[in-house]
Amino acid sequence: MRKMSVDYSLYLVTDSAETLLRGRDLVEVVKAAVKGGVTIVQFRDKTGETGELVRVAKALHAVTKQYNIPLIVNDRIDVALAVGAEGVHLGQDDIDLQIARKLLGDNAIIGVSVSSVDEAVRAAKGGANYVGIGTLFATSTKVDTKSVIGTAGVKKVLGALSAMDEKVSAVAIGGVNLSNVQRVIYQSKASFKALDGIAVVSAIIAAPDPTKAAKELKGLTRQPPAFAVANVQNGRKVKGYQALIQSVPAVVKMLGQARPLCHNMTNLVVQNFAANVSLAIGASPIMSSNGGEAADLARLKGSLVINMGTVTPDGLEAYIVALRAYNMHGGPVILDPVGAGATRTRRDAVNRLLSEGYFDMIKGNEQEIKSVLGEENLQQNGVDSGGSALTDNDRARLAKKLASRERNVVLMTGPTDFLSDGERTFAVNNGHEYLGKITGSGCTLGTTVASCLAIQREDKLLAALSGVLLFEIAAEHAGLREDVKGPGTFVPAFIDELYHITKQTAAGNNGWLAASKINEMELSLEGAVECADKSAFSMWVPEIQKHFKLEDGPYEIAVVGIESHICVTQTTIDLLANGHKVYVLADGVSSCNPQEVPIALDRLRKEGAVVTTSESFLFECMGDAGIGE
Ligand SMILES: Nc1ncnc2c1ncn2[C@@H]1O[C@H](COP(=O)(O)OP(=O)(O)OP(=O)(O)O)[C@@H](O)[C@H]1O
Ligand SMILES: Cc1ncsc1CCO
Repeated sequence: MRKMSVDYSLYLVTDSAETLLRGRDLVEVVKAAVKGGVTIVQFRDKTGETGELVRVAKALHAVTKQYNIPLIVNDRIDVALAVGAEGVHLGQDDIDLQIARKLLGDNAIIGVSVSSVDEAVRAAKGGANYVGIGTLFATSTKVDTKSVIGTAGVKKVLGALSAMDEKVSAVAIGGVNLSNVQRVIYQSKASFKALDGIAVVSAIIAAPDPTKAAKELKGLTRQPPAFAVANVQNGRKVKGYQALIQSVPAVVKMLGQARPLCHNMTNLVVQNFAANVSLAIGASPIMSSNGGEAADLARLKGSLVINMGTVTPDGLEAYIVALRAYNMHGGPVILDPVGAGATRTRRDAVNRLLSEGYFDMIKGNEQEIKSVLGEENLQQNGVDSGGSALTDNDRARLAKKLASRERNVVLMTGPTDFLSDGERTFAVNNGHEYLGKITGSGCTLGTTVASCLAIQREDKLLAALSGVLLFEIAAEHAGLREDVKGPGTFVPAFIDELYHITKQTAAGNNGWLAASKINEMELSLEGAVECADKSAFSMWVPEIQKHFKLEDGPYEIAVVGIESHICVTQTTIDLLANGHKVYVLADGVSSCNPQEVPIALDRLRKEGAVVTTSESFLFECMGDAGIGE
């Protein structure tokens, strides 16, 4: 086989099903698709006779050779060899990778289907050139839900691959089409590795015009989705809440000036309350659960709240229509997964919504956020927040975990609220206990932050923080009023105070913000505070392992200590073997016998650790002289 450089960006997988081809010739369809920009073709036919497979593969190869792109044959090494194809693609149950390599040689492109971190790591170690990660979404042809891993699953696999020495390319497969391709690329991205391409079947093979479909898909893979507005200020996210809080008055002021539309697809309980809260803060509410008018509303530059409080089957379909319309226009969408942990119907609805579109923000109480994270054995008793057995750090970590998984902002409510965009995580300690004694406080907080998101799209965490402070400090003001005797009298007073604060801010009086109680959560340092006694030389003991679960990482870990050739060496090797990236700080390790140090460092370098100095490491972490730290 001749060696070929590979562009994986638009990977076409063929399907000879008559329902997709509708009388057209597969080779002609592929030719049209390649003309439109397909960069690699996999011939996949599970049923054909060998002679027929060879005939079609030969014809397909003539097409791909003309465009100088590779032809990969699914599963059938004999067919690949017979036509001189550039490679093969193997499923988990197909022939062993090592045997395929032996038969096809070093130049062959060998790909493997994977649906988990373990499978991907095995494929990479086994010498695969690329992995096909999936199934992304359940489709009518693929309903085996066990292997449906969504963008979150793809991201996990990419994260694990990024920590490996073996260089392996990655494409994602399963239900990718024009409406979701940009989101798939955006949400799948792990910290250090993005997809090299997307694999498409029916979106091209079944398209009436495969050239046009391929061209459009290719165009979309090259531009970020409309909702991915630059999430930065002056080239970098504003770090630290002291800096962030200074921008809050401008957001609140802008609410009254811009009067953003806030489209609520919300539950039957809070319609009126949410509309009044929205008006009080200067936004313009519309309560509409009719999917048919969502496309028109999405053009009006507002935001959308999808609140599943009283979800119905028809309602769910309407949410999806609206979600897609807002995603297309880049209008911010917030998901309020009310009661997500209470019933199977609601858990399914959340999963469906997450697979159908992008949410700029997810807001829920602790049980709801846990349920969205897929925590098993969770039974929520209703829609309201219950107590929590977790520490603040654990709760902040939940918000951060979901935000980094979805690449959005998460607001987790309760007596203390936690906000995270996956990088910055804050706890807000404002509010009033009466908010926990009235219905719809979480729902109307959702409407408030959605209104802020409509006018502050660049830094979504700032929008969330602005909404939370406005809402909760207004509640504190209301709670202090003499005319407020309990939850009943609290509600109208609360609406009044939202109105007053918004008016004061418009007039330049920001004194109310002095009441804000915010803590920045330094979660990344958490692993360092565990003190574990050990007799093992390696520090990779259960007390430490629990902080570095591969599914939450992989982590970048700096190792320092004594002795370099014993504990440091064994710890580093264990961390590497468990998929993490390790920095060994040469000026932070020592041995009683100094001659040991260079030998140990040399070995660790060869094992795959980055051996560097503390100064180099710290400056690399910060990356920019503009950072205060
Ligand atoms: N005890 C409390 N003290 C201060 N603030 C509170 C308290 N309980 C709730 N809140 C505030 O109320 C708002 C809603 O949070 P909560 O977790 O009660 O929502 P929820 O249970 O989803 O509400 P609902 O389902 O009724 O809409 C948040 O801003 C939160 O900070
Ligand atoms: C009480 C209630 N039931 C469904 S939605 C809702 C409003 C608070 O979430």
